[in-house]
Amino acid sequence: MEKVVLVTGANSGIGLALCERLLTEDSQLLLCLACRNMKRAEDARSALLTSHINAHIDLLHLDVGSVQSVLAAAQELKARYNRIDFLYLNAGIMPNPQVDVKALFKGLFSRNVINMFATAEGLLTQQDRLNSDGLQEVFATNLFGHFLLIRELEPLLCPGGQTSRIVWTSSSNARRSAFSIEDIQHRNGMEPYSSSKYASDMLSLALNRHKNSQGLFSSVICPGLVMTNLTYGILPSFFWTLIMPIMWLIRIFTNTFTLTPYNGAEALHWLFVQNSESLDPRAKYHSLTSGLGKNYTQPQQMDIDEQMSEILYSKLLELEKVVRKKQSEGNVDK
Ligand SMILES: NC(=O)C1=CN([C@@H]2O[C@H](COP(=O)(O)OP(=O)(O)OC[C@H]3O[C@@H](n4cnc5c(N)ncnc54)[C@H](OP(=O)(O)O)[C@@H]3O)[C@@H](O)[C@H]2O)C=CC1
Ligand SMILES: CC(C)=CCC[C@@H](C)[C@H]1CC[C@H]2C3=C(CC[C@]12C)[C@@]1(C)CCC(=O)C[C@@H]1CC3
Repeated sequence: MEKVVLVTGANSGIGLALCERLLTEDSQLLLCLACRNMKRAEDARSALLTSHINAHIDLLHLDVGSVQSVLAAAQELKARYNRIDFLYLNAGIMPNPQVDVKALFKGLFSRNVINMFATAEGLLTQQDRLNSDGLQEVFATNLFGHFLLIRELEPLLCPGGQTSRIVWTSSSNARRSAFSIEDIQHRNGMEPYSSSKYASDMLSLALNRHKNSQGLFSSVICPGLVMTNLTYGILPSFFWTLIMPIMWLIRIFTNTFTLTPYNGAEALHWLFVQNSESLDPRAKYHSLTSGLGKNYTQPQQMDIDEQMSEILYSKLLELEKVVRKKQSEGNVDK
């Protein structure tokens, strides 16, 4: 039986590279590209079809940052498919990033330099805003929209005793100190990206606790530092051109500079070929590239508090009730 695979944010970067790699791995795949921009989705589909002429590639309009769009997309998916084997939750944003140049130069001459380049700890802040649902945009896009999608798709995930898999594209920038359980949307802070990624790590753990018995398994990956639209948005383009040779040089000393979307998608691809029984719910699977350019995947234990992940799960269920109520009231008003 062909596998049904859905990838969010599939039209560029790591998501698109993953699609390419999955089609190379399994030509019988039924691949659904879930994107917010249908023109970009069409372009991605055409690009994939040039190297995989007979591939079965569907498109789906999905803006994960909009409650209404997630609900509509889930309805469409339930009409199209009777199960989903792999749900890759990859779409993500980092709006208005700011690099702390002083911290960068200080870090360059400290013993923390490798960790700084691997995680961007202490280097990056972002400016977030409210979206039209009244939610913080980074939280809504990177976490909550995906949570709502999982909730809506429950009937398609592991129906009839089969197993299904969820894979989150998290980050090495996910940090416990950036997250507050009192402020899960990160309304008061300058690290919404780091907070949302830490929250996705915790949510994955909670999902495993609640859903493994029903055959649903969740994992998180870190793609390393990859040059994509997201990273190009962090610094002016002339700066990237200037430091690119340095980036390739750093890659010799740290395996986390995967740099290309193909390399960054390593752990996403690796998980596709693993059995669900072999997965560790507390591990983050890292895409790594050696100095000689060899790709491999390595699990690392996540710094997660079980109790806090459980509270986050309850808070997300509460918020789901609130947004659903708002949505149905909105529909009645119309
Ligand atoms: N690049 C890196 O170094 C790292 C990236 N990551 C994560 O990898 C994931 C992929 O990012 P990357 O490939 O780097 O960057 P890209 O910007 O190339 O890809 C992000 C994808 O997400 C889509 N997207 C953004 N917002 C929405 C939305 N509201 N609804 C639907 N799709 C949306 C984008 O669509 P559109 O084209 O329309 O904007 C795009 O397809 C992200 O989750 C990111 O946080 C994690 C660690 C490191
Ligand atoms: C001198 C020189 C090479 C400067 C570049 C420094 C920074 C721009 C990068 C150092 C660590 C990078 C990093 C990311 C973005 C670019 C850096 C801050 C990410 C935050 C991108 C998105 C992620 O999810 C994790 C990355 C961690 C490392």
